[in-house]
Amino acid sequence: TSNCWGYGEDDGPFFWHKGYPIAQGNRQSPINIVTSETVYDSSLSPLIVSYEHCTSISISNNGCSVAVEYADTEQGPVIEGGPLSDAYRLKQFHFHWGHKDYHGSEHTVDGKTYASELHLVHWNTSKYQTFREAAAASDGLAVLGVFLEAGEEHQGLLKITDALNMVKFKGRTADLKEFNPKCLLPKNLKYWTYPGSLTTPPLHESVIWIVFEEPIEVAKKQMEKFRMLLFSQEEEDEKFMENNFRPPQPLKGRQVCASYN
Ligand SMILES: NS(=O)(=O)c1c(F)c(F)c(-n2cc(CC3CCCCC3)nn2)c(F)c1F
Ligand SMILES: [Zn+2]
Repeated sequence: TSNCWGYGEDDGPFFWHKGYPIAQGNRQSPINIVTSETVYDSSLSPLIVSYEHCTSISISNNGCSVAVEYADTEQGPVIEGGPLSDAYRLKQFHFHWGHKDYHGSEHTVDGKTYASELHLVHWNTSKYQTFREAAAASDGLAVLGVFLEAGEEHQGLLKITDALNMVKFKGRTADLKEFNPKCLLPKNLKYWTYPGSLTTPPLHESVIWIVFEEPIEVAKKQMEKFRMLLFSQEEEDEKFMENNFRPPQPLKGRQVCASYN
């Protein structure tokens, strides 16, 4: 399906509200995290990341990002604890990035932008039967956000960045088996959490966001590989996939909690 939305000057984030009025809702994402206004919540238990059985299936270019999909099985990778009352199963992870390394993340921290942001999308399998059902429920999804900054080469990410040339065009999918994304999490799992939304249409306000404070480092040449992906299909005029990020949205009175003091 050719989305009628994108990241261009005539179909980008400032136009999305026309097709998706929720874009102007009260719990939209991403946000700028003002660290001085975050509240330490001692009731936040540690996040439990159980990614042992990781049956990744494929990597695909869906025309707005590149995503790695996971099998929807009972013993799949799950997260629980932290701000979560239920277990949430990993469905896919994907990235957002810029034209250059100075910008590209969706969340910002005291106005600081990062080169990229990894999103690991999970859905509440305790309460809902399908991802689609969960994606429309206020506690249906939990997304882990990891900032990427230019620095040392990231060994774990190599398997992903080396596969990007197989999914250059929109609509392309390639096998990618047994990829365990635990290696993409920062060492320090200190996080901020707040109630928000999908950052792409349909912008459902169904996401409990968990954003890690510590960025991971990836090499400049790894970042450049993301920028050779295309928004466009083969035979269409080439449009490089970059700046596929939504800018920060109004906080509308929400509180951002910190897992640490
Ligand atoms: N940036 S984000 O907020 O982490 C993020 C997400 F969390 C998502 F879940 C999706 N998402 C969109 C759909 C189509 C579904 C089609 C059926 C109705 C629900 C959406 N599948 N996953 C998504 F694209 C995205 F960008
Ligand atoms: Zn995302």
